[in-house]
Amino acid sequence: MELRTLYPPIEPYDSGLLDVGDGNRVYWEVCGNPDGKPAVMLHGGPGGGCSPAHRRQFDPEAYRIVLFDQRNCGRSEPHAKDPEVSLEANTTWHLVADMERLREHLGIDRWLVFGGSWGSALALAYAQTHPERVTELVLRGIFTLRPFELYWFYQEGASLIFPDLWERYVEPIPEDEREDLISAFHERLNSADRDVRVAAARAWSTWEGSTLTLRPDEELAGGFGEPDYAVAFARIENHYFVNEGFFEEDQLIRDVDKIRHIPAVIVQGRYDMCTPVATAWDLHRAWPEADFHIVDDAGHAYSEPGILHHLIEATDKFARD
Ligand SMILES: CNCC(=O)c1nnc(C(C)(C)C)o1
Repeated sequence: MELRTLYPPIEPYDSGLLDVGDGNRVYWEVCGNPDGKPAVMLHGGPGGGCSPAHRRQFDPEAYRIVLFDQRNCGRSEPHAKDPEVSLEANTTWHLVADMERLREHLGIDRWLVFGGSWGSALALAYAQTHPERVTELVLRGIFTLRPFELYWFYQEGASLIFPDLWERYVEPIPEDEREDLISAFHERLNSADRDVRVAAARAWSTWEGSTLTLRPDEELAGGFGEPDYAVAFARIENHYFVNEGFFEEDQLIRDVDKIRHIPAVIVQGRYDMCTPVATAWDLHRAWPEADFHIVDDAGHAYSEPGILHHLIEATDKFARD
């Protein structure tokens, strides 16, 4: 079977900075067909920002493709690379409200919501809050920020698969502070000492960047070491994780009944070490109506061939609906 791949490179035909309050301005862009089916793409992290390849997961002749950099990352302002930038007004529920502001700003009534990893959590939170605004859901690398999910990736679990990479991750943290690594990193990621901040951020971000794919991808991992990106990415992720995503216990699985009527596709890598398949399985068991694909030769990243194939098949399918 020939696997589907990204659509050709494309540039936005419109973009801007939307004032969303709290001193925040969110960068957005629109690509494809101005009269096409609206779709919004939610990046991961949180704090990962959008890339040009994210635009290419949709048929540009069929879709009006909306992307935005969530608060304090990417091209949004102010940027979390600056330690004096507060993240107090950066929560799941601020981002859900930002999506509604952006939807109204663009004159969109309803849209397909597409999200991977953290983006899948934000997609679920948005859809469960505004189900009437969602035409379909395409979700990849399911992440719901439950305590055991965070423990697996940041305290113990993935460490058993990558003991070598784990040693580099924990290196900035003294051994007597390693019983709660998320908290220990929180202190250093927000240190007034830039060297401390950058060292912790590069260790945190490179840990994730090095474990996203089934087979090592040095180029992908390397990008996570750039200081400004690493500090913003790590600060925002850690901020969400010390707050368990600003969710109630098991909230996104608990409230699936609010969205089971929405057409959906769930795509998950069998060897996803970042957001293990157990969460996608919990979502599938709670939501049997959603199409569910486990890709047996894939890790976490959307760019894994089998994962990308199912994502493009899903957006193509919904373009015709
Ligand atoms: C724990 N973070 C999971 C997540 O949302 C994620 N996985 N990969 C990414 C990027 C590729 C955006 C870094 O984000």
